[in-house]
Amino acid sequence: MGEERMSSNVGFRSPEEWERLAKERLEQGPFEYIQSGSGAEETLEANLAGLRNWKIVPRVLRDVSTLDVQSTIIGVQSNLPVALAPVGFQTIIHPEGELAAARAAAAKGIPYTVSTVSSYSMEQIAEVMGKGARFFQLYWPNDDEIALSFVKRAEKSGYSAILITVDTPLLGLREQDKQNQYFPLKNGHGLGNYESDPVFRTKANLETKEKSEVISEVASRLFNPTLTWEKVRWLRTQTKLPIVIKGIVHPDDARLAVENGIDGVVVSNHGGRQLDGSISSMDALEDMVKAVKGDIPIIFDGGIRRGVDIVKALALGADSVLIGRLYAYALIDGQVGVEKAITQLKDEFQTALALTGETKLIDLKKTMLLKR
Ligand SMILES: Cc1cc2nc3c(=O)[nH]c(=O)nc-3n(C[C@H](O)[C@H](O)[C@H](O)COP(=O)(O)O)c2cc1C
Ligand SMILES: O=C(O)C(=O)c1ccccc1
Repeated sequence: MGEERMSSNVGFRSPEEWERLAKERLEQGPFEYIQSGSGAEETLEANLAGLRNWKIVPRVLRDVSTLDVQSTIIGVQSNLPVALAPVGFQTIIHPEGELAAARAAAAKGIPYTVSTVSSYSMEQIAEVMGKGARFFQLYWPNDDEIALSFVKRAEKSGYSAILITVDTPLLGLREQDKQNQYFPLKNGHGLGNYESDPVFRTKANLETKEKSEVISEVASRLFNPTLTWEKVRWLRTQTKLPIVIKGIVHPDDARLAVENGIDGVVVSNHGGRQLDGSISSMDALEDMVKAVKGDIPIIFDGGIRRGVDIVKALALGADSVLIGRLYAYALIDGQVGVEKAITQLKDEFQTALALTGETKLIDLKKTMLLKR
């Protein structure tokens, strides 16, 4: 680790520096779209504070010379207990968008999650990833045939799991975006999966439509406020892929996920972008762990910025984490930027693990944390 560490200091950028650079290089609309949360941004801030308020009580003299951070995330191998979260519209950050971020994930050996509103199609992204592990995130449209079409395409193009995002029956109110009058879909981003979908194309009569009409057709189908567990159970019968529910913080919902045959949960409040005033991810994690630990994998997201945050989330019982904004900002430098951010996070995580006095992920326990 020593030599690699010295050389990787060239061009070092902290998470705050990536954010600062993104702010400098992007227009206000796109930058604030990424950065902001909903409402008064209490939950956005709470995610960071929730992590900050847990402190590690490290142990010493335990031979931490050899570390093992290899992980399995929903059945796929990963070089870290980390996957890239679904982040829509990545061409607002860099012209290569999802292609660049997905290549970086594949090169670094961690899974990439393709958003329903990716600017490139899931097939295009799969192609650049080769054997790289990938998940598909489903925003269940208000049309089940389109939903099923997305899932079948994901099966065919080598995706290993479907993450259904359930905290978005409708979009949270983001004040910055309203002030900026900015919404990426309106500018033609995030159409990759819809424009290429045969079922949607037929239903929306796409051959005869202008871009602005295509955008309206997508916008009118994108979210589905009628969704219930019944539909999830139906999808369970339609695919052999593991199904993960993303965006729950209530232990009763975690139990329902298990009872409905779901293969994993993502404890998440959408990075503070949906219900402002909802519990921070880290505060939710404890009870979620009590509810389903050992039954199904628990993935955590919200506020992960440094390696030590991963140590805390795993110690509290998460099996792995997703990162969102951390890599989204680094995408201003394309594939190279995202690779750099992942390398840095790995270095930080290994350092934090060793300095905590541990060498293996399974040894991270709640007893090494104190809430302050
Ligand atoms: C710009 C942006 C776009 C996002 N798009 C999606 C999306 O398309 N689907 C989804 O399930 N979550 C989406 N999310 C939420 C992330 O998957 C993740 O839950 C969140 O970013 C985690 O918090 P963090 O940014 O603090 O790491 C988005 C988040 C951001 C910041
Ligand atoms: O910005 C988001 O968080 C997000 O997930 C989304 C997805 C589709 C349309 C608008 C926002």
